[in-house]
Amino acid sequence: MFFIKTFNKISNNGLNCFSRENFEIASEINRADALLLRSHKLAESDLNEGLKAIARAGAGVNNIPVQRCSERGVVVFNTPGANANAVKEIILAGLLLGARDLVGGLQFVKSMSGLNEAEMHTQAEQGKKQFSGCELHGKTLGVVGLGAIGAQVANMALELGMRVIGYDPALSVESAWRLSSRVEKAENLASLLNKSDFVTLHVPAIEATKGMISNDAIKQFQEGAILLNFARETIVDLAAVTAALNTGALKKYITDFPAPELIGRDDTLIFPHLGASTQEAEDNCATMAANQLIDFLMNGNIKNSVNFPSIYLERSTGYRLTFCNENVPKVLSNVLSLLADRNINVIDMLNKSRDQIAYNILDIEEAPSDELLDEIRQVQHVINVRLIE
Ligand SMILES: NC(=O)c1ccc[n+]([C@@H]2O[C@H](COP(=O)([O-])OP(=O)(O)OC[C@H]3O[C@@H](n4cnc5c(N)ncnc54)[C@H](O)[C@@H]3O)[C@@H](O)[C@H]2O)c1
Ligand SMILES: O=C(O)CC[C@@H](O)C(=O)O
Repeated sequence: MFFIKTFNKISNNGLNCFSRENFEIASEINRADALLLRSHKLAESDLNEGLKAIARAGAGVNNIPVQRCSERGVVVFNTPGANANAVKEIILAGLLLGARDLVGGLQFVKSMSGLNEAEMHTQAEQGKKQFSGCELHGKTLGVVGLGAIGAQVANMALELGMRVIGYDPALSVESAWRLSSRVEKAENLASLLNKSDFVTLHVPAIEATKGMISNDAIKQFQEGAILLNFARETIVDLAAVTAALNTGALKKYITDFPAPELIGRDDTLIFPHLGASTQEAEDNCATMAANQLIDFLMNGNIKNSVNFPSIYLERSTGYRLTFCNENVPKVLSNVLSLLADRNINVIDMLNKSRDQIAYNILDIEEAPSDELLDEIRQVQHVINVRLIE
């Protein structure tokens, strides 16, 4: 039986992937084999003894102490692309709300309560000039980060008749395949910023993107540009953005991340982290996260981890040994020698590494004793060992 501890509300579509025969799932579990969460900020103290994996039903993993997990051999999964369509659609809303004062117009009509139809008509026709805007067609959108979400946003904007410029110095081959060839490539952030009427951010919250929209970056924007940030709060220096809004250097800031200094301004539109809050995205993320956890816990296979290599080996015996180790020479050969000393035959095996971590799957012909498992745990540089039967 595996114990899965959940944080946040996880879609039933995902929870129902776990068979009750093999898994117990609850929000209150003391010694979890795996954690399943959305945006809950994990503390190091949440990484209990015996924890094997964490699945983030979503893209961003800045709420998980990934480095600490790697040191302890805990596999961290996310669900790339599973909520990209939801975010693409909220960006469409953000672009439209940026181009036209639809919110102001709605509030204006709300204030008409008590008027009769004729009065409303007169007020509407006289007042509407305050809320006129521009069209997206023909404007330039700069997309910073062209991964699962950025690529969909870029392609959508082309369909709206926008010119699209993208910047992503680490674009993956899969993302490049998804991206329309009509998206223009910026060589650096500044050259994207100084050509764009709208700029939308789709980069992860990592050290390299912290404060990416800084005072210096703001100087590169076109006068009166509109900035959308549905990626993460840390990517934008809020002092720089509010100063730019005050001078009109930026016209509007539209974001998914509330902050005290943004509240009460007419030039900000702030959502409560709603980008991935659609039934479809919640179902997709939870199902993908659950299936990744199940295959890892039941078979040791790894797909869509942010700290471990991808690895898949068809089961060929009833005894599967998996272990992870620091990525240095001789660890695998030392473990194989221990198995050979006990005359245990290896039928199939796979070894993969990523950065500082190596991970191994060995299908063996017979059950190893507890003593042997302990000896393997003692091999220098081995981090953790599992026997999957
Ligand atoms: N508001 C929400 O609800 C919501 C929902 C999903 C994702 N997100 C955020 O959006 C981020 C992106 O999601 P995704 O699914 O597209 O991730 P992704 O990993 O598919 O794409 C991120 C892209 O950013 C690029 N990148 C990294 N550093 C960069 C830099 N310095 N400059 C330019 N590009 C850079 C990467 O090369 C990659 O192509 C997530 O990490 C998360 O923080 C927010
Ligand atoms: O779970 C959510 O609602 C938000 C998820 C989103 O921020 C992500 O990074 O995928």
